[in-house]
Amino acid sequence: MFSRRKAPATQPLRQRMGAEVAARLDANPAVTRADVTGVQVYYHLDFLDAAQCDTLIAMIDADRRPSSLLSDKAGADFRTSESCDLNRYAPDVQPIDEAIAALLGLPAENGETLQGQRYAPGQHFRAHHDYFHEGESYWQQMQASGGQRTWTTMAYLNDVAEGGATWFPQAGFKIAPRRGLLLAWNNMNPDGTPNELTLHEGTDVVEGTKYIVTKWFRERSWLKR
Ligand SMILES: O=C(O)CCC(=O)C(=O)O
Ligand SMILES: [Fe+2]
Repeated sequence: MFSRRKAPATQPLRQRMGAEVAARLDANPAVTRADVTGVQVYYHLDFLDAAQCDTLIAMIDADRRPSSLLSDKAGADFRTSESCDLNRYAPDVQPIDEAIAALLGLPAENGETLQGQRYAPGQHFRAHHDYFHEGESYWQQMQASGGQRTWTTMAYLNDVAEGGATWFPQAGFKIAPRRGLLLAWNNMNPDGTPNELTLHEGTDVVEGTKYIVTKWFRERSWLKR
């Protein structure tokens, strides 16, 4: 006997987050939609000012440790950068944290801890999806902490002399680090299923040091109540 194929689960929450955030960004004159087919990608050229960038860079330098990975399938060369968690209640972080959430119109509590990342020459984050692969062992735990990752926001804190671009090989999009620029993309398709075209890579820094902050938004609250 053939078993009936399970119908794909509809994801009304994720669908709404895709449509509502896109509408909000489309309506913001400071935000531009990137010319990318198949992925919702936006950028804000000067989201962070120089003082905010410098403060975050100093915080990353003070607290950096080797970056970690959720999946145990990748090797040691997959993500070679350094990272740090930026406390959302720290006086220098909270306004930035809240401004990112307000830009997208998402509850700040859906945002994971803002993560600082530093790449020295030769360091990179190989091609990956930010969304959780729902077949992997970590998914149960992620379900309990707000569910799937929907939107990613990433801000570049400095210009990099050479290398360090963020590259979406399947969507055919590449963007070079630029101080203060915030990039935002939806990791989901319009129907709320994970969008494979969001595969992206932090390419090797060749000269200089690259500093960024990343915030991933969950479909529900990430903060424990
Ligand atoms: O460094 C980059 O350009 C990409 C970083 C990234 O993909 C991430 O933080 O999830
Ligand atoms: Fe990523």
